Amino acid sequence: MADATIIDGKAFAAGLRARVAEGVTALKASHGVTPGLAVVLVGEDPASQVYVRSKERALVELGMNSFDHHEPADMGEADLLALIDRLNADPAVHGILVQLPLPRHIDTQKVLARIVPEKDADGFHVVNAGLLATGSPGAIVPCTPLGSLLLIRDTLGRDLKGKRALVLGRSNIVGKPMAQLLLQADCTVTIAHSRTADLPGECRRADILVAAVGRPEMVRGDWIKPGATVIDVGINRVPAAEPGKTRLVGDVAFDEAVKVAGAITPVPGGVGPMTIACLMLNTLAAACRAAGAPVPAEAAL
Ligand SMILES: Nc1nc2c(c(=O)[nH]1)N[C@@H](CN(C=O)c1ccc(C(=O)N[C@@H](CCC(=O)O)C(=O)O)cc1)CN2
Repeated sequence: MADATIIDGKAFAAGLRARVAEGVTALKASHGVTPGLAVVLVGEDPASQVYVRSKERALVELGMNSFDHHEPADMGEADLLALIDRLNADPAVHGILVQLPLPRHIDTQKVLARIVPEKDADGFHVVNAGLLATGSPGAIVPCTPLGSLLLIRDTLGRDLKGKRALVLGRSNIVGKPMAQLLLQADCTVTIAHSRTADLPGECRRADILVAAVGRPEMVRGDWIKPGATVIDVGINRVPAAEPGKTRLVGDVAFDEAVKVAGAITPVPGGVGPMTIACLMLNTLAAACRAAGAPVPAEAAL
């Protein structure tokens, strides 16, 4: 059997960003509105700093406003909530992004709940989770699952009816919304996790396998149904062969899986780039809703 098609998330994300840039130009022309995202980073976590810089750069490249709030690691929870209140009230801010993880002394759920749902660019607020779960219009969908769905549709087409989908991982920000999206697309969805009996057997039944557990190369080649579409959400840094160096791997053992799957996302260069592209899309969509302009179809689902 031929090796799987490699799903090029980097190329798809570049195309999506170009479409967002066009949408930004159109919104400026039609309504005189420049979409703006407030990017809130608390502390100096090195990976978070890299992601936040990439988000701020993307906003500017796509013609949007980036309102940067880089706060010290010892910022108090009350001060962070007060900042969110100010951003909620600022009409130039259409979206608010609080980079995760937050320092341990801050209650993440409390902070995410303080963002008004219509500015929740990450789609983490319980109101947006509820809108998604009930299939209601206007839900802001979390960026990584949204990006994964766009890649699945690009690979298999929009009609996913009747496909067996397995989501490995049950986090609020990836696993659960991913399962909701696939369910809405008429897939038969299983959510598996660390306590699932016969995990390899469950995976082997899936036409679409989304791995989001954060365990390096946990999904082996013989867990995959021949021809399945494999979406690897994991981004795990592990020691490289060269002493002192590291490399990125996903939750799927790529070299084994590529021989069995029909299509597979690599790590890096698969789902990761879609996360930031979808944040740009969600920001544009939030600005469109605020202005009473049509929302881009890719965000409206
Ligand atoms: N508020 C949020 N916090 C976090 C999110 C999120 O969606 N919202 N997701 C992750 C981090 N993240 C964005 O914030 C993110 C992770 C990875 C990538 C990416 O493009 N990865 C590359 C590899 C990058 C590398 O070399 O390290 C890839 O997979 O190709 C983008 C964004 C946690 N926090």
